[in-house]
Amino acid sequence: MRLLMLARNASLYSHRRLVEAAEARGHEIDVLDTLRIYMNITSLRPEARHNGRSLEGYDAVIPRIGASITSYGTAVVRQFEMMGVWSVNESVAIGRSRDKLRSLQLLSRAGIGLPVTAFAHETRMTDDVLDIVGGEPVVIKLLEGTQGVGVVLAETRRSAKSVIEAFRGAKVDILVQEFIKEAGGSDIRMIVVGGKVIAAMKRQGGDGDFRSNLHRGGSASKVRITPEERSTAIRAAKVMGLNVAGVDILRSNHGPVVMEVNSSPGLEGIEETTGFDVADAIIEFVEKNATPGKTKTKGKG
Ligand SMILES: Nc1ncnc2c1ncn2[C@@H]1O[C@H](COP(=O)(O)OP(=O)(O)OP(=O)(O)O)[C@@H](O)[C@H]1O
Ligand SMILES: [Mg+2]
Ligand SMILES: [Mg+2]
Repeated sequence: MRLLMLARNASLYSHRRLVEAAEARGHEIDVLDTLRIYMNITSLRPEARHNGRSLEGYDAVIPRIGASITSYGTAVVRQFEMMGVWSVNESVAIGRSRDKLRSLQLLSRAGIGLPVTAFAHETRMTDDVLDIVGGEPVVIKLLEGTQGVGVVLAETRRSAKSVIEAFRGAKVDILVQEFIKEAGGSDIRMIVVGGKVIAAMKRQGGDGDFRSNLHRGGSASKVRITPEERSTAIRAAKVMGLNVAGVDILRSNHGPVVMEVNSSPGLEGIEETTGFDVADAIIEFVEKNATPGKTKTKGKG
């Protein structure tokens, strides 16, 4: 097959591994910088171009769209969908998963376990917002934070209020969440491919940090997941409409709760920790499922 990976940086571990896996399976794969692709959206014959050349003849697209280019990146994926090219994750699903509020609403609607969460645009009713989630301690998150930056634990009402006010002063919406203390500063990342959990790891925050992000000095280890955790991850990926997803959960007293669902999960930590060839599983899924025009939304989203 002829595959196209959309990625800003071809030399990242995850991207190198996907190229290796595709080539090992006998496919041709190009990696193009998403931002260097431009599109003709005026004609009835949609076209995507790169360096003066029309991007035709691909059997599948593998989007690896970074959070900072979600809007342009999903437009590029949508263009390929309009051209009838199958994408491992569709533009609508990627967009959905990037919006934290939308994701949480969709997951809650499907009855999936979540930390009790409130969100607000302004600070007038902060006491009520804090009461909704059961009062302190609470976790306060910036909606557009990544890698643990903009995730704060507030132990008292006074500190919760000052964090919320500071965030508001910066003109950003905030999300307030019940603190899952019993998770003990760890979370579980499960990789779902085609409706199956293929790998899982436990991440533990470094040095008493309640945040388990590996970028913040956390460490990872193998973990056995429960059937309930497995089905939670599978259902979460399905609700988001993602064929490939990294689902993060916390082990709470009331069962697994989903924190987020990522559409371009990193492969380095999970492959190193589990020894499982995640890249190969993704390419195998592409191989079995890429069919021209077989996209759910056909670029209509
Ligand atoms: N409600 C909570 N209770 C306990 N720990 C939490 C809670 N929310 C987040 N954490 C911890 O903080 C870490 C970072 O939070 P989260 O994943 O929501 O933000 P982020 O990592 O900055 O976002 P992204 O993963 O999109 O980059 C989590 O991995 C988890 O360990
Ligand atoms: Mg996270
Ligand atoms: Mg995320």
